[in-house]
Amino acid sequence: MVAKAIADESSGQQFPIYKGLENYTLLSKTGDGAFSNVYKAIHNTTGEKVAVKVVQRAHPIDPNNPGRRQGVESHNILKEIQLMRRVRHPNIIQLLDFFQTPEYFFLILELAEGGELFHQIVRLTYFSEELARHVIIQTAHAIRYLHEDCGMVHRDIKPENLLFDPIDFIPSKVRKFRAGDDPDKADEGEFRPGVGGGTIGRIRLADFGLSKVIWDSQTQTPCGTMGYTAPEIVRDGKYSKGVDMWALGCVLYTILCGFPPFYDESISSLTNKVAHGEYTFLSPWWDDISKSAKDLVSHLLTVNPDTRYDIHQFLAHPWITQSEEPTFPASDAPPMNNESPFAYDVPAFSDDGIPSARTPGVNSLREVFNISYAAHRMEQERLRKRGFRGNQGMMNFYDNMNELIEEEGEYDSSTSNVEHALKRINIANSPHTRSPNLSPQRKPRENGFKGFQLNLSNATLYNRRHKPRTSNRHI
Ligand SMILES: Nc1ncnc2c1ncn2[C@@H]1O[C@H](COP(=O)(O)OP(=O)(O)OP(=O)(O)O)[C@@H](O)[C@H]1O
Repeated sequence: MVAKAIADESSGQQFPIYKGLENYTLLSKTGDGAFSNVYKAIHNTTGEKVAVKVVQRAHPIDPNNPGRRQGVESHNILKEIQLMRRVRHPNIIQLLDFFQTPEYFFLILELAEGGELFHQIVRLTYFSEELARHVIIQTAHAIRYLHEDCGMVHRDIKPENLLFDPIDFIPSKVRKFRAGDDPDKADEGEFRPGVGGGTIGRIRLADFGLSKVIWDSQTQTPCGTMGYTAPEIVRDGKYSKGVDMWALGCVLYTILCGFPPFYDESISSLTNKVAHGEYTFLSPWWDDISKSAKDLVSHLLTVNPDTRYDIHQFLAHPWITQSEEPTFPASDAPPMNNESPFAYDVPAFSDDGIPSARTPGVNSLREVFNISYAAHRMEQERLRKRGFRGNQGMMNFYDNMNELIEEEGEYDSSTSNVEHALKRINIANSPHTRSPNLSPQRKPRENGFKGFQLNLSNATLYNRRHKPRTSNRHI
């Protein structure tokens, strides 16, 4: 049976032979990072299908300079393992086993056969409100469990880390199109309540590499305290959880319309937009999305973490519960369907609806998420350490980067999360990002066309969202 499964499912690719992993046969590669590879694999005797994350251990890259190391330090991976061992929830990928050799760490994980939600956004361009609700409620349940039952914050919630179990596709009986839709937009199919749609069934949150414990679930006390709760510690926990809520808002925004809430070609401008919460419900793409969905998004993308919705407020919102109650926008919500001065620089369209030019810097959706999330985390952590002072004195990403990395090291000696985040997004080396010194903040639409393209292996979200109601429309 196992041999047949291997024969049926093997991708035919050649994989490295990892010493220590003899009990498993690798079937296909599902993901990779700088120092890790994730494979779909099968246990050779039980036939259980799993995901195997192979992480390269840190080692000196130059014998004459033992300080220069490459790979993942054991304290970092052990922290991730320790956190993953605490969690058990239907919407979170579970760690099944962990072992190590002198060269590698091996994480045996529950397999989410559908892969990343990210690819489904690219495939479908955006999700219907029903499907978006299905996805976001399950994500919220995972967050509620982490925040309330485990005293943990995930800190890296994004479409890349939302995996899913696939379901059968049932073609739509009647296709529904929105304003701005491409006529050949892929069919999401019939939505089945309680099951899913668009081939997306159960959502599974993955990747605890940036997660942190903020509350001791055993003693029910804030982490690091002995049974008393200082106000700043309570506030710290609230701010940390707020980072996940803000990220939830970014995911909800993105799956509803097909592009992320914050974008700019220049990282410093993007960082500023994130810090000031400068986003819009762009017309025509948001025109057909319900007011209550927009209101809910606005309560998550609220700059002040004290007024941002927490997970309970989120789950009780009428858009989530599908009640008829009226909803209200957050006090700092952007106007509905606008062409605000903060709007993206998105392509200008020629008469035939085809973008008239291409941006020189091609940015991927992954990068946009990673940069804006890292910027937000850094901002929140700065505020958390210094006390929230309202929407003022927002950080300059570059000026404060070193300071933040040092500060982060102070309070979390096991790992520098900000540094980790920056390494992940690889700002300095990215061919897609411009140096802030070379790219002063642009005003919208100066120098004519300043469009951009979100690219993933030739799939571009904006290309598929390029039919505004009126041609030549500048958004
Ligand atoms: N349990 C799983 N089932 C299926 N695919 C998985 C699973 N875990 C991870 N993957 C795939 O591998 C990718 C990388 O996994 P993960 O985020 O845990 O690794 P990472 O090295 O921390 O990556 P990154 O540096 O991007 O955060 C995921 O985005 C997903 O595509």
